[in-house]
Amino acid sequence: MTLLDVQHVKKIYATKATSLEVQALKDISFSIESGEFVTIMGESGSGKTSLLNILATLDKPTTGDVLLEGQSLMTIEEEESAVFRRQHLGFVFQDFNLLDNFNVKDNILLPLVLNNRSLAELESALNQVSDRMAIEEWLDKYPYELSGGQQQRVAIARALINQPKLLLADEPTGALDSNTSREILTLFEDLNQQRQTILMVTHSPLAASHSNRVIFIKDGKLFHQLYRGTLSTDDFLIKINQTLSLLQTNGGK
Ligand SMILES: Nc1ncnc2c1ncn2[C@@H]1O[C@H](COP(=O)(O)OP(=O)(O)OP(=O)(O)O)[C@@H](O)[C@H]1O
Repeated sequence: MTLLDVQHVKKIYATKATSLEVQALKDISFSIESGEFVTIMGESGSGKTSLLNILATLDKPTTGDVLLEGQSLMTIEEEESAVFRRQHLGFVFQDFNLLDNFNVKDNILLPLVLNNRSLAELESALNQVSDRMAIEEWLDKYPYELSGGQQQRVAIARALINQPKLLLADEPTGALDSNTSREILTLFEDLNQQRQTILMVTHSPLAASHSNRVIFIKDGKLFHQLYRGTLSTDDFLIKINQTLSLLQTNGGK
């Protein structure tokens, strides 16, 4: 089943200073099936953040449409978009974005509290997610008492507490050392095996090699897609690096 359908998305920014227009996205179309783990890669300035902001309902395309389970994101009014995000999307960021004045438990529960769920619902959701993420021991701690990898696990728990249709991860291993990155990526693979749909944006070929499909964008256009199929992460990494060198040498133009 198609979960996310990106249809002919264009994004044009008007720059005030020069009155020039920047075409950040030029007719991007792709779809994501339910249960996929997809990565978006591209050089700096290729349009990844512009695309992610649109998928996250933080911005709207100039033209084109994005459908989540058939519902057009373009029809969501600005006032409704925060509620929509909390109900349907989960977010994981490079810098974890945990609130330092809240303990781990309250950080994780925040999206549910904002959705006015009952105390019983909060407790049952917290038990489930902390068990799934193996973070029970840290529930009473504060983010600054945890390592980067531990904080990212908590941030992932927070992202999952509302059982989002789509987990959006923006450079989730960008602030972590290589061993901790591998742990977090293995966790993403496990979540995906439990049917969680994930869309990750990263510059890291190693991170991308843990997903099932990589979409490369260049100058605001879809450049190429790679499917992992039955390849090991090591073999997929080789193919990703080959495609990245092609992308950097202007190949395919
Ligand atoms: N608000 C804005 N106003 C004007 N131009 C913008 C705006 N946001 C992005 N751009 C331009 O759109 C293009 C795509 O930028 P975007 O941030 O989407 O790229 P990116 O692939 O995410 O880059 P990076 O990897 O460096 O974060 C760039 O040329 C950028 O300068």
